[in-house]
Amino acid sequence: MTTPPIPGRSLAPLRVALVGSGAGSTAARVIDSGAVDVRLVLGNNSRSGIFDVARRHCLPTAHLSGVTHPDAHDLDSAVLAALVGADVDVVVLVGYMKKLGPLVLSRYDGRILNTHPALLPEFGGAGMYGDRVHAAVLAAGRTTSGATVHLVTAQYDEGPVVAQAEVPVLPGDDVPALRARVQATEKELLTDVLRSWRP
Ligand SMILES: Nc1nc2c(c(=O)[nH]1)N[C@@H](CN(C=O)c1ccc(C(=O)N[C@@H](CCC(=O)O)C(=O)O)cc1)CN2
Ligand SMILES: NCC(=O)N[C@@H]1O[C@H](COP(=O)([O-])[O-])[C@@H](O)[C@H]1O
Repeated sequence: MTTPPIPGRSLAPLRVALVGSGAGSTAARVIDSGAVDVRLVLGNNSRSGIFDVARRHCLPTAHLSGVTHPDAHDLDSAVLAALVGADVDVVVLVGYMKKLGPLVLSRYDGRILNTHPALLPEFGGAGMYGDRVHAAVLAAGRTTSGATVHLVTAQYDEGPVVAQAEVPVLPGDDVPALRARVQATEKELLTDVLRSWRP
C-alpha cells in the first residue's frame, strides 16, 4: 500500500529518464522547470538536440539506436539496462520516434509517459509524428488541436490518456504556426503532469 501524500506537503520529485529523437525543446523545458529529477537523457539520434540539452545541464546520456544495436531485442535490452542503471521511477518520451520494446514496457508498465502533439485518439498511431500530425489536423479542417500526455503501451498512442490541453486552430494557420502554438501548451501540460501525477 502506498502512503498518500500529506495534504499541503509537496511531493518528492519523480526520478525520470527523458527519451527523445528530436530538437530537445520539450526536454529542455522539463529540465528547466525543476519539476523532476532528470537522471538520464536517452536518444537514438546522436545528432539530436536532446543531447545538446543534456550536455548543457551536465546530465548523463545514452545513445542507443538501430545502428548501435541492429537487433531489436538487443536494443530493447540495452534501453532497459540504461534505465535500470539510472534508477528512474518514470520514463518520459519527448519526441521519441521509435517503438519501445516489450522488455522496457513490461519493466516500467504504468510508468512510461509520452507527449503527443494532438488530441488523441485522433491524429495518432503509426506515421503520426512531428509536423505530420499538424499537417493532418490542418488538412482535416479542425478548429481545435492540442497536446496529450498518455501512458505508453505496446502500440503507438493507444495508452490511457493522463491529461490533455486544447489550443485553437486559427484561420491562416500553417504547420509552423500550429506547431508553435501546440508545443507551447504541450510543454506546460507535461510539466504540470510531472509535478502532480504519480504512477
Ligand atoms: N511502444 C510504444 N512506443 C512508442 C509510443 C507508444 O505509444 N508505444 N509512442 C511513440 C511516440 N509517437 C507518438 O507520440 C510516435 C512516434 C513515432 C511514430 C512512427 O510512426 N515512427 C516511424 C519511424 C519514424 C522515424 O524513424 O523517424 C515508424 O515506426 O515507422 C509514431 C508515433 C514513441 N514510442
Ligand atoms: N508522435 C510523437 C511526436 O510527434 N512527438 C512530438 O515531438 C515533438 C518533440 O519536440 P522537441 O524535440 O523539440 O522536444 C513534440 O511536439 C512531441 O509532441
